[in-house]
Amino acid sequence: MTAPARQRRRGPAIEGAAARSAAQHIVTEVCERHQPLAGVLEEAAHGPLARLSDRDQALARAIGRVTVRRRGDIDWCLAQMLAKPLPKRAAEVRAVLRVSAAQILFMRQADHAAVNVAVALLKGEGATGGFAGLANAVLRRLIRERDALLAALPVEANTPGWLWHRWVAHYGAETAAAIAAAHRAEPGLDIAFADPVALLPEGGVALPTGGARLKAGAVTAIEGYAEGGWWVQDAAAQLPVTLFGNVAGATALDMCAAPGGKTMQLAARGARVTALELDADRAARIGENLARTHLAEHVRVTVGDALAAEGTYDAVLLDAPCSATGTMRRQPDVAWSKSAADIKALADVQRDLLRRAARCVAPGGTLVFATCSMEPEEGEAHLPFVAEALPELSLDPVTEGPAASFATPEGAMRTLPSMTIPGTDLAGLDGFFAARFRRR
Ligand SMILES: C[S@@+](CC[C@H](N)C(=O)[O-])C[C@H]1O[C@@H](n2cnc3c(N)ncnc32)[C@H](O)[C@@H]1O
Repeated sequence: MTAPARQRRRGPAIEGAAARSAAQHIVTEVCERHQPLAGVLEEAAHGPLARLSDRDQALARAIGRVTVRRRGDIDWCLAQMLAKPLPKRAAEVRAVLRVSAAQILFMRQADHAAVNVAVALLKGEGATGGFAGLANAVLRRLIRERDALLAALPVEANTPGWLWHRWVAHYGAETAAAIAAAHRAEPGLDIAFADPVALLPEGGVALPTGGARLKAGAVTAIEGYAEGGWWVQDAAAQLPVTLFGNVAGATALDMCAAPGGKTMQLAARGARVTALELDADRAARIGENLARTHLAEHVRVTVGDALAAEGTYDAVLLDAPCSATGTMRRQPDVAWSKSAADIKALADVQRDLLRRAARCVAPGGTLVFATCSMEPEEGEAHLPFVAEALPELSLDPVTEGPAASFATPEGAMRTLPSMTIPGTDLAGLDGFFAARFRRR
């Protein structure tokens, strides 16, 4: 990843320019070059962000995250200001406008700094200079008309049309609107504990899964992280493992294991776990996480293809690769990087993995299938497939434990970002599907 071009050519002269320029770089990588936000932020820490003060780094990250989170809303507002869309090749101009609009519309800070930096970034050498006047006019109008624009913002503006129409068809217009609204908010920080009787960190709220929700912040600075007392895991992602019930002493296969959140849950509950992962780099992350949480002695990490998984186990977890549309609160770029064709292809892979998973469950053992997707093809639609193609498995309806609050009429579990966590006033959790099967 290279440093932002403009920043290389001239040093920043306006206060906050370096942070805003770094944010523009993050947004270009994600929105124009289709790189995942989490990876771009990680790489930028060793690139454009490394040259900034801590304060500017935090500002650049915040602007980058807000811009990606509100990309659809920003583009809708900008479209009201532009007589015609920017040419496709004007990637740098688009990134500058999006980053500046994010600050003006959603961060309510230093409006004029946002405009001045945008104009300075576009002006001068290079092909973007001709757009500086346009940017100046558009952004100043955005400041003037901000309140009216935000009041008129359609609920679906922040969701790509194809996803919006799917959610309306499957969940109804009201729930689709609530999901879209939940995606606009920055999520809290959910954690799971290595020690089941761990104390709640200060300011945390207990989750029904045994984990906790904290205020979002720098993870590594929160008490107990360095000691390996907990790991970050969304409240919904903590539910599938609870479907196994008591796994103390059981053999468990986690077929698609990285980065290891559910492997750690199984190990912390006393299972002897084989953690299988196709991607060697991601498998290494499981090892790091297990070492930090002192759970490594309960787990054998193996790099390999789950489609060729061998052996039989008391508990098999298939947390399958999926479109991840349920994680859009945490990974807002997912909305724009996936297509309907991806969902179809992933659902096919999930069925192949289910076939293999069924072979790995010992007679009387349990298979839990899960996806962090809101798309029915990657969840509910697998139930009739299993009933027909895998008669050795019988659905074991979700009736007890923390997942029971999210039970579906068919006996599976479904969470959505628009839901509230029962027993708490905590709003929002990832969209997850899970189903439990017993092997005859
Ligand atoms: C949804 S993520 C798993 C998350 C993990 N269970 C956790 O809780 O941290 C899916 C994982 O499956 C891996 N994967 C994809 N295809 C696979 C395959 N054929 N065999 C094994 N792992 C696979 C991906 O690399 C990815 O790490």
